[in-house]
Amino acid sequence: MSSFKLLVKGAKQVVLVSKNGEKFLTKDGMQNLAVIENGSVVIGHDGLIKAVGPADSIESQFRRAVFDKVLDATGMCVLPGLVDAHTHPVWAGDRVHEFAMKLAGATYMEVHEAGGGIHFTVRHTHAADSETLLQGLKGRLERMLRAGTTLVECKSGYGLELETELKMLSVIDSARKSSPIGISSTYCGAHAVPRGKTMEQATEDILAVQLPAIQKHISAGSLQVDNIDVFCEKGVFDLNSTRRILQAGKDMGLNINFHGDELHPMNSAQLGAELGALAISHLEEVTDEGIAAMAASQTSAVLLPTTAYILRLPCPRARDMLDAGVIVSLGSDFNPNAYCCSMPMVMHLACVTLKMSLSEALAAATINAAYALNCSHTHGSVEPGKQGDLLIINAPRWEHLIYQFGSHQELIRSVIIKGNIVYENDKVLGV
Ligand SMILES: N=CN[C@@H](CCC(=O)O)C(=O)O
Ligand SMILES: [Zn+2]
Repeated sequence: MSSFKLLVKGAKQVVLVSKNGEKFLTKDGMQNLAVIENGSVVIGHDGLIKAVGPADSIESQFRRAVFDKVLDATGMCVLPGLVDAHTHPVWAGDRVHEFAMKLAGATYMEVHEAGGGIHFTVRHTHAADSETLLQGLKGRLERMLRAGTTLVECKSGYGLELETELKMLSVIDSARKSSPIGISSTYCGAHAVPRGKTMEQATEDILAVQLPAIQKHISAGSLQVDNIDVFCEKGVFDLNSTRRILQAGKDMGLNINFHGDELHPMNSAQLGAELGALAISHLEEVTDEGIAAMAASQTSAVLLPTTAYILRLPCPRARDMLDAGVIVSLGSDFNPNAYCCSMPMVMHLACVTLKMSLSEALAAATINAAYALNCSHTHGSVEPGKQGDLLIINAPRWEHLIYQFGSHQELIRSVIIKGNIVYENDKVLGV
């Protein structure tokens, strides 16, 4: 008799997102998500989805099977686990005082240039030991999990020198091994120019010291790093330094996934397209040429509606990007500047402030965000062969997850990763 880990049966809706193995969706596909009314999902002992379909056909197909666990989802909806394509979750100290300064009119770069912002967090992260950073990270990952995130990108970037960058990357690795949530790890040593150094000196340090040391750890199997990031911005890293650092990371086998065109048009999008970047984040100031280049190179635009909202920036032009065929994805940008762990809230903001539709926002926070992390072959949709990461929400239509702003805690009944229930009815299990 065949046996399986989990059967989720009789859901009012199962939102597959995509059903033909698509690695990403662009505008038309994002507007027409695959949804099964009255559906069931089967997950195997290997944590992979074995079947998804109408409840009656799954029932007859698996009549003789045994399941370790059966969840009755009558009246509820099943969605893929959410994917958060951009976060900075490893740090000590908070910046609540800066929030007040910014509300009073200070800009992000004014705070940064006065030694606050990223520099404030660098000082506190440098002083913190690994255990403190790990406990902080695990608490934030748990919050993300409770809000439905099952795969998250985590950046370093509050070290800006080798020792602290390695400390952060090791903390991310420890969390990957000890938390159920999936993690894509990003080296972001070029997040700011350290105090007392020029951009040129910082670039040389990254190229000659930091990247070679990280490469050694990766080769020795003592560290897993997936992506390379640079903050390409006026007063931070210019286009030439960005190019050199990203190319060096790519040569090491890392995926290019960087901050570009946020506060000033930098031609970051064109550079990313030329280098074969998988993703570029922010893009509030991207040009039409940049949008066209990203569409042609299948570089995902990771939009971060919380940042534009908190910093009162112009919104990234999501509609223009979608119309041009760009692969639009979403991230929370969780960091001490933008303190939001909730992808349901990010999707809501994407709909209201970026003018995306509900289905576009869900595709951007699932299959496309997984693509931005090079994980869309395993994550981002409910399809046989993919990892069994699901959300079950207590609502008769999936759109409630976005519509009920700030209510995800009440709506999310279960979060499932690899077929294991890791959060249920207000309780985190096994984090
Ligand atoms: N813009 C650069 N980096 C982050 C902010 C990091 C920080 O302020 O600590 C961002 O994506 O918003
Ligand atoms: Zn960021």
